[in-house]
Amino acid sequence: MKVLYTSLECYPLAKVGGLGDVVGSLPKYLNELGCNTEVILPYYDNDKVHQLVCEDVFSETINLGIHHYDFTIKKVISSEFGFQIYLVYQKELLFRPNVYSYDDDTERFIAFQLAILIWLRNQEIKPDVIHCHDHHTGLIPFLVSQVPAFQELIDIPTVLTIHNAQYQGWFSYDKLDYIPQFDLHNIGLLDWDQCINPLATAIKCAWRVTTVSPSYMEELQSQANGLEGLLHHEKDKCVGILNGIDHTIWNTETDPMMIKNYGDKNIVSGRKANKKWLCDEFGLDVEKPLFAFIGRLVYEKGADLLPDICLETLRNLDVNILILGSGDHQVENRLRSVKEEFPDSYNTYIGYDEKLSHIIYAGADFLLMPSRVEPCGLNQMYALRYGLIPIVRRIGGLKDTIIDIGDDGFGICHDQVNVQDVYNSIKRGVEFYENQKYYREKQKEIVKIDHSWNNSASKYIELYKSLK
Ligand SMILES: Nc1ncnc2c1ncn2[C@@H]1O[C@H](COP(=O)(O)OP(=O)(O)O[C@H]2O[C@H](CO)[C@@H](O)[C@H](O)[C@H]2O)[C@@H](O)[C@H]1O
Repeated sequence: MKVLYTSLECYPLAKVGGLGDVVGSLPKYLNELGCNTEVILPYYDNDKVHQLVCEDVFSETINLGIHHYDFTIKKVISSEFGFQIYLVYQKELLFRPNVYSYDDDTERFIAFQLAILIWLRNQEIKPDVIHCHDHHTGLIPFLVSQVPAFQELIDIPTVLTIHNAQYQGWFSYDKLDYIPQFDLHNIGLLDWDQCINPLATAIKCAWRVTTVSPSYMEELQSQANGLEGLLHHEKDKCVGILNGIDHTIWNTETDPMMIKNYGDKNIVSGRKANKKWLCDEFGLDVEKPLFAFIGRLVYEKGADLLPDICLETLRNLDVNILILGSGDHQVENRLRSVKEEFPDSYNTYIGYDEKLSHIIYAGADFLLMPSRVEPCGLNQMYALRYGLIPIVRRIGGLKDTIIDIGDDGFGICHDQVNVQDVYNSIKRGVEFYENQKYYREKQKEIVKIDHSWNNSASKYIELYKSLK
């Protein structure tokens, strides 16, 4: 069986968040189980992509209304990723340093999708399944099923995975002419609330829809940024499959990004060395428990509350806090300003730094995840694997993966997202940490929990097989 993943992100070539991690790892595990999975993403203007050796395998032109854009499909010549990667090189729209947040994202995403389908239409051996990730490739299920120009592809089953239903890719009908000709009687498939909504379109047109945890699938029925009714209507083709993590990359014994590697036997000294580096680098006190946050500084992650959570905590408890993230500029500035009041126990790195994130997982004592919405969350799984205790809000995938220490589990959970509840959880964390024997026992327990893709990859294969 041959499956093609269409995605804007794929670690290590392009990663903004968890989507990159999933698309960069699940295909590896699927291939090991005999499901030939390939990934196609844009050819970005970044160092990782520039270093690749590629072969041009196809060239054509995309029409977006009155505009014409030449593109080339490049096949990556390398086996280091564990799966075959193809890249769409399109100079004007896709060859950019960043993945998102350009004014012409709509044009970019449509061009990417059209290029993929034009290429597939011309391929002799077609995939058995096209698996689309998030709204950026959400028009593919519509294009394949409704556009006569792609009728050679009409029998290929399409799957959509919703990594985050907050973002839907809405655009106005002014841009309808970017979509190749189709029967206008079916225009309703593109529509949601008088806009073209690629996520809604994919939910309507894909053969199957998955989300990245079972709890998130349930939550979407009542909270899906306007798509609740649609998801409820389509619930029979929807399923929640918990994400996994890549145990080959997230491996404390071999991770090249850490300061000191460690295994079961030297976990305490190994983690101490990573913590010491963090504390030296960020001017913190290595003797105090270190609470960290890693992630996009957006409302869904509860990032707007972080400055007040930090202030409340640092005014009352003897701890360190370290924040790694970027996003909302107002939140970034407020987080920077916390340092003025607490220069010796608080610091922040505003930006994206993959290596630093690995050292934080390897050296901090607790990881904060006060998410308002968390479709799955990978950070808590990385935390468990590396031996730091997650403090999470019970929502989505966090609810599916973390059990509170009070219920004989290994994490700290709270039900609401507000400063007081998160502060109370941090306080519980401090008490937990003070009992070093118990803390170390739990640490040894959590690093053994297996959240690798081994558990979920076979569920995807079952799903693909059911589409035949
Ligand atoms: N500033 C920074 N520097 C370095 N690394 C950083 C970073 N900010 C984030 N990261 C890394 O990016 C990843 C974020 O993963 P999440 O699952 O939390 O994210 P996200 O919300 O992007 O993904 C969405 O998709 C994923 C995958 O399906 C779901 O798990 C999730 O719930 C959903 O919101 C982690 O690997 C984290 O370490």
